[in-house]
Amino acid sequence: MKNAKPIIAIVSCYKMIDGQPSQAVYQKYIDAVNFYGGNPILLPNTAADSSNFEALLAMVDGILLTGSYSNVAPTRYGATHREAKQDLGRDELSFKLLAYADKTNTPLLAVCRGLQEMNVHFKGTLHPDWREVEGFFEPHLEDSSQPLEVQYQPVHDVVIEPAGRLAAFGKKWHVNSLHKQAINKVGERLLVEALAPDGLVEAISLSEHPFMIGVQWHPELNYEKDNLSKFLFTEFIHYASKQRTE
Ligand SMILES: N[C@@H](CCC(=O)NCCCC(=O)O)C(=O)O
Repeated sequence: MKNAKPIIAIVSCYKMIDGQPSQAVYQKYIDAVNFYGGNPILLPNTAADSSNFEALLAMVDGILLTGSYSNVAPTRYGATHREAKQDLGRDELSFKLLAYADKTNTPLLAVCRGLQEMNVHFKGTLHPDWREVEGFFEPHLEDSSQPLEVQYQPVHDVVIEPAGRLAAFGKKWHVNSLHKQAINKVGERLLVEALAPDGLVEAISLSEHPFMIGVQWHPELNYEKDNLSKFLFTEFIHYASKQRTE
């Protein structure tokens, strides 16, 4: 019998684990997809090279681009600074998945680095370090010396744009924040969905798409309790389920 649970492809990241090159996804992303009724599968970066990429993605009902401590290659948005934390394989797969999701209307949720990839894919640019931008003052970057539960605590508000999709949730929320890069020029066809009080773009969506939303914060934390996390994952899995049955 066809499994009614939508299959959600989660992009992996290159990591050295036990001294060996690996592909990895943090458990919290897998758990959040499971909790809201999705069927998570992990996509290694090599899926981008696969000659049957489209055949592989034909089995997928939704795509999740996770956060990552690595950064999008500067050359992808015309920047020239040296990037020490690259994951070129992740870039390649994420950009291919974004193009596929746009072409096929496949639901896609982009988190943190995922939002940055989404913005660059649609010809936007990034600030390599928001701390060097005059006017940004909210605590957007975590204190990595703190325990993880402190790093992922909500630290600033996001003000939701009334004309966007997130407006169905409400006007404002308090979110965590763990990022050094930030949206500079917003990509083509993208709608700003939420801003931090200092004007930093915190969420975007692709207009004329059933569900393609990127958020700079981490909804996969507290996915069971946080109301905005519930809203995002419920909507994401709802549209992925529709994709599966249509
Ligand atoms: N590297 C980018 C994006 C930061 C990011 O995704 N942080 C979270 C990584 C771990 C996780 O997925 O929770 C930047 O610094 O802006």
